[in-house]
Amino acid sequence: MFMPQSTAPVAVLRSGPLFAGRDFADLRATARQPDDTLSFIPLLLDAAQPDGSWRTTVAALNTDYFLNFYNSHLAAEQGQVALLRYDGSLLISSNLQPAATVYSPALRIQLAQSEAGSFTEQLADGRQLISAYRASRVYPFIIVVRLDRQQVLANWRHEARFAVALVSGILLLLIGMASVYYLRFEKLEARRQRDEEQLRIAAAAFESQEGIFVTDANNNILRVNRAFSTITGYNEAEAVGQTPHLLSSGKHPQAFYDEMWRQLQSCRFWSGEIWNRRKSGDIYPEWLTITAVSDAQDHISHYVATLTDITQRKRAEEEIRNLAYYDPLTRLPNRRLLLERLQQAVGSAGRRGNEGALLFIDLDNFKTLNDTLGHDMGDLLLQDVAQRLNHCVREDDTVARLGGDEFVVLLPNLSKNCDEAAKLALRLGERIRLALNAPYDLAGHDYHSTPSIGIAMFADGQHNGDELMKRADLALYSAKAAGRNAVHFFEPQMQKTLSERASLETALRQAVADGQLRLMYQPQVDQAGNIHGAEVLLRWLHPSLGLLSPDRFIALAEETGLIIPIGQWVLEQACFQLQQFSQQPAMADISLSVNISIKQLRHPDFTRQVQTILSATRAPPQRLVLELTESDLVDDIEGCSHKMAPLRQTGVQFALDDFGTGYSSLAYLKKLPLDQLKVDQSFVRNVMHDQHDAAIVRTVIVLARALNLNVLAEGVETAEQLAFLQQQGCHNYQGYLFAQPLPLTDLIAMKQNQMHTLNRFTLSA
Ligand SMILES: Nc1nc2c(ncn2[C@@H]2O[C@@H]3COP(=O)(O)O[C@H]4[C@@H](O)[C@H](n5cnc6c(=O)[nH]c(N)nc65)O[C@@H]4COP(=O)(O)O[C@H]3[C@H]2O)c(=O)[nH]1
Repeated sequence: MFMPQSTAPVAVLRSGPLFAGRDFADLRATARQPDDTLSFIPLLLDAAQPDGSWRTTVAALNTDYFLNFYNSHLAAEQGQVALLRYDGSLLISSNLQPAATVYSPALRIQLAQSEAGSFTEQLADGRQLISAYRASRVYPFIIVVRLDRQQVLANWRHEARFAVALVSGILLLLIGMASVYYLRFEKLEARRQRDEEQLRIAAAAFESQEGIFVTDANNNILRVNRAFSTITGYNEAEAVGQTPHLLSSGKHPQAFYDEMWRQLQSCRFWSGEIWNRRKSGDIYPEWLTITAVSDAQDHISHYVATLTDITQRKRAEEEIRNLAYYDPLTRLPNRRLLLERLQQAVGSAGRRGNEGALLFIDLDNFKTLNDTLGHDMGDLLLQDVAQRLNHCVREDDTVARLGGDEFVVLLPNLSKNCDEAAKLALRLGERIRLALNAPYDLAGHDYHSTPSIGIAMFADGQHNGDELMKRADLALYSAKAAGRNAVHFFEPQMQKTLSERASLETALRQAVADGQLRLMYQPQVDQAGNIHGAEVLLRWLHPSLGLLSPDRFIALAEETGLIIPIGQWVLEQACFQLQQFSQQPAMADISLSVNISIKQLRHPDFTRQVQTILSATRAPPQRLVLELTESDLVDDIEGCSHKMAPLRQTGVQFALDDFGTGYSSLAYLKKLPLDQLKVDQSFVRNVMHDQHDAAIVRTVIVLARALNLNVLAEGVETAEQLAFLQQQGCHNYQGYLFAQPLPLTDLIAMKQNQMHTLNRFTLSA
């Protein structure tokens, strides 16, 4: 056995190289095979004895002790445990084929620095070895553990992968569970929010503007909302426990409620208008909707009723109805309601054989009242008339206002006997006439008015409402034509007149289009007998009736509005003629007087139309005289004056026709830009026999002169009339004494003849 030699006794433990031998305890050592021999590490310890001598103790350290220990903890492929001596020689190794030299240069360097440590080495084959060492302080050994990093970590990696997989799995499971819980939570939350919202909506709906009450199946009120209390006046405490009978108005018969319940049971729903009673006792209309609520077994468990107070709506409907069917000024039924009632009356009269009557009432001279005292007074009169009419009739009669001053009274049931019915109608017509003749007090103004009344009877149901209205209107016309303040019945002759007028109207429209209108010219002379002008007079050359005078169609043209195109045509012709005259020396000083209808004058564009015609024809404006009728002007002096003024500024002259027949007031004469007064032929006609007419003529002439107006007398037929007029100082004359209305060529011939022969009309001084 080799042991390191000690030169002096030292108390140091020494070891020798490994040797093989038998186990001291092994009695059968001799029987062991060489391979079975044990390895020992010899150990020597020199120890000083009390007597000063040295004693060396020898020990053998069985390497199996180490190897067994390490092999049990470390698999051969994982690494190696080795025991080195300080000189680096290998004592024992757990691995017989170590991967590399144990006492590697790296270990040597490490040992020099520290007695214990660890480091990593890279082998030539690329493997990495992790080495840990410790130099024992007790034994003269260095223990080195070398591990193949790959091998050592193999298990760890395997376990780590397993652990990662496991953890991942668990994590995934947890995430999955969390997701499921999250989704469930979300769903529950959404449902909770939805439920909350529905509860809020239900609460809001319950506390809506509509009154709501809920009853059980036995009709006991369980709940009411605030609006219910507001509408009915009952608070929750007063209503709960009661039945809806609490609200009953008593206005509906039992059959109404029976039907409601029948429908509720069969359809589980009822809605309709109902009259209820508030706590205050007021009865009011409401719209009620009742819905039956069923339980799981489809039995009615509750009733939910909503009620809306429709008082306001009813009022609005009433208002709309009033506006649609009633005249706002007089509160009388209007045309629409009258026609509905008339239709019913005509139908029922036909069925029952009862005779009824329709009375058309028109106030005479109402327009004058409006124009003189103003529309407010006119309105007061209409309201008063409406009241008087209502007092004259029975309850089932209708008094209506058609508009303006036109009233209608419908008497649906007079008598089965037509004579008796006519008598009753006439009696009522007279009563109305007298009632409306009584004086009026219009806001302090005393006023007197008269009506004209036309009556149409109906019995057989053969005439519809429109026809009856036309008949009554015709009778009214007749009453007016007969001098007003009268009651006239419709007669078939009026119908005939009506038909004639209708066909004349059609023909007149055609006449304008077909050029059947003609103009005649009636000369006007001055004091010296010279023709200085002519009045343009219209004729209609009717294809079958021949030449018609204006009396036959002017009124109709005015009523139908045809006077506008006709008047325009006359003006154009006259202006064209004036332009022609201005080119002929003999005719150049002739003026033409054109009759202007009130409808033309009232046309908003009248002034511009005349100006347009003047400039289009290039007629000299100062030769154009526009004749206006006195009675027409009176209605709107201001308006007429405004339209006349611009024309007068351009030279157009204005004559007042038929003067003396109307108001002949100095006041309005002053306001109008007039040039000439025409004394109406009705006065001239009787001037020699009628002192009254003579006085009028005299006054008119004086008035005209005072106002510095030219005065022309028309209808002069005799020399006596002429002499009288001359005496009074009349300036100009027109009449059969000089000439009838003439065709244009005759007028021109007459004028030229007068020029050449100096054959003036001989006027006695
Ligand atoms: N008995 C008699 N009659 C005489 C005498 N001198 C003239 N007359 C007639 O008296 C009417 C005078 O015309 P007016 O007063 O303007 O009355 C005119 C006028 O108001 C209207 N009229 C005529 N032409 C037109 C027109 O173009 N437009 C308009 N709006 N009205 C017209 O028709 C009315 C009647 O016209 P006419 O039938 O042509 O009747 C004319 C004329 O023929 C006479 O000495 N004795």
